[in-house]
Amino acid sequence: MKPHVFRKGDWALLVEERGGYKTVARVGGGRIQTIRGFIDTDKLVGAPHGSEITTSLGVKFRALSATIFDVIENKFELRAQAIYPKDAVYIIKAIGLGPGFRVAEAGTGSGFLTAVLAWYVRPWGVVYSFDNRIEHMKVAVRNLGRIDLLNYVDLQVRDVVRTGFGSIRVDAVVLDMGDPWNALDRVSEALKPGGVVVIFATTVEHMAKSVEALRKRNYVNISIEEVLVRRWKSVPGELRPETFDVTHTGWIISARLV
Ligand SMILES: C[S@@+](CC[C@H](N)C(=O)[O-])C[C@H]1O[C@@H](n2cnc3c(N)ncnc32)[C@H](O)[C@@H]1O
Repeated sequence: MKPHVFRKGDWALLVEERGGYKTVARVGGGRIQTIRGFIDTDKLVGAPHGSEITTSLGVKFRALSATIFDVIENKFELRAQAIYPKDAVYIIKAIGLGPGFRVAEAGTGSGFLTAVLAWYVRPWGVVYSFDNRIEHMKVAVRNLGRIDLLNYVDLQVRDVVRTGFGSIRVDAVVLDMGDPWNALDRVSEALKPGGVVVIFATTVEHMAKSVEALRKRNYVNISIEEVLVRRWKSVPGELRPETFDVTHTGWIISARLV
């Protein structure tokens, strides 16, 4: 079980008691500025989770232990288009991912999906993550370091279409890259028999090309799914869907190698 008090370096989710404002901050990182005044995060070191903390303008906040998704959504640097949490968690379901799994992905991008995969394969598993652009990989290294997940990932700068995934044998491969259909022969070399491939496609054209490429190879149980999430306001008297929301992200195509 996690300790119930904040230690220096922990991430805290700071939620305004009355009002909808929230932010994420490192505990023990000194004063941070919010739209409600300054918060001294040093005061949280040793404080129980759920403690009240007051800003320089007298606004009360509750300090909660931040989840991995709070940190990813609020504190990760974004370089390439990232996978949204709703899709990331559905990819976990499509693989049936859990502790001890060995999984590969291309491309790494800013490491948003890498972080979620690494979180779920801990403490014994590993995520082999490949990107052909060093500048993206550098951002991913910084992001994964922010949440102490570097021990569960093996990051490699590599073009998976040209040079494949190396000599790994994995339970699953996730492709979130421009031309996933061109990487499928390489995926087949890296996957264990019965392993899962997941392709994230953002346009109908890419989705169709990916499914066609799977059908031409030894893949069965092909499924195409889309995750639609509608956020609602939680304000009493205003319980209704949010006016503005993300409408389209992409399709999650999954299949098993035989
Ligand atoms: C949309 S981003 C991936 C975002 C990532 N899934 C995330 O959640 O942050 C696509 C990435 O694929 C990489 N990429 C494209 N073609 C590649 C290839 N042939 N081999 C390896 N990486 C590739 C790009 O450099 C880019 O960083």
